[in-house]
Amino acid sequence: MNPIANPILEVENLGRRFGAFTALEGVSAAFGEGRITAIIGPNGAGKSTFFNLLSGALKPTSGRLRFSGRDMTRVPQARFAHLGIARSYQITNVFPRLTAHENVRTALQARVSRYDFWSRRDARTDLAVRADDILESVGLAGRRDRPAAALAHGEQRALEIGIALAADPRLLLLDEPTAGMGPEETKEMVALLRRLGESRTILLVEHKMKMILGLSERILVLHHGRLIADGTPAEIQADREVRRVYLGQSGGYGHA
Ligand SMILES: Nc1ncnc2c1ncn2[C@@H]1O[C@H](COP(=O)(O)OP(=O)(O)OP(=O)(O)O)[C@@H](O)[C@H]1O
Repeated sequence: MNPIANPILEVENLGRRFGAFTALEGVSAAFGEGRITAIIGPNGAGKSTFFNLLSGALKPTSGRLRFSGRDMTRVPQARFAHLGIARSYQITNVFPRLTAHENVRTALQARVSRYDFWSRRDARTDLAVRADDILESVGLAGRRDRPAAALAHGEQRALEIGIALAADPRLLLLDEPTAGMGPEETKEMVALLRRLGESRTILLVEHKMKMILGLSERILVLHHGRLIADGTPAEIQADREVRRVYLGQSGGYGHA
C-alpha cells in the first residue's frame, strides 16, 4: 500500500497477549479518511482482538494506536466514542421493547448533558429530529415506531448501526454487519455501508468473502495474530500466502 497522508487512524507494532498466549503481534497500518476497509482471516486469526484494541475495549500489551493524531493507547474506552470512534457489535445491542426511534433517541440523549435535556424543550425536539434523520440514513424511516424486537434481523442490524451513528463518529467499526443475513438482507446492508462509506471511515470484520471483495477498497488479512497481507481486493485475491491460508480452511476462499 502507498503511504497514507494524514491518516485518521494509525497502529504501530500493535500487539496483545493473554497470559503466555499471543493473540496479536506486530500489526502496523495506517488508514486514510473516508474509506471502507475489511479485516479478514480464518477463525482465531486475531480479528476480534484487533477490533477490541481499535475500539478501546482492550488495551494493547505492545505498540501504539493513534486516532486523528492523538495517542489513544492509554485512553479509557469510555472516551473513544466522544473522540469519534464508534463500534457496533456482532451481538445485537438494541433495547427490544423500545421503538426504532426511541432506541436512536436514547443513544443521542446519552451524548447531551442532562441539564440541557431537562431544561430545554428545543433540545428534546432537536434529538427527535436527529433520530429521524439517522433512521432515514439507515433505511428505517418506515419502521420508526416499531418495537426493535418486531424488526427483521437485517433491520435490527441497521438499527445497531443507527445507534452507533448517534455518536456522529468519524470512524465506524463494524463487527460482522451481515452475520446471519440471507442474500437479500446482505445486499441491502452492502448498499447501506456504501452510502455510509461516502462520508465516514469504516473498518469491518466480515466472513463473507464475495461481499468483501465487492465492497472494500482495502483488505487486511490476519493469520495467527499477524498481518500477512494488506492491499486492494485484486492484490489480496492474487496473494499466494492468502490463498494458501484460505485453501486450508473449510469453506475455503470462495466462502459466500
Ligand atoms: N480473553 C482472552 N483470553 C485468552 N485467549 C483469548 C482471549 N481472547 C481471544 N483469545 C485467543 O486469541 C486468539 C484470537 O482470537 P480472536 O477472537 O481475536 O480471533 P478471531 O479472528 O476474531 O476469530 P473468529 O473469526 O473465530 O471470531 C484465539 O486463539 C483466542 O482463543
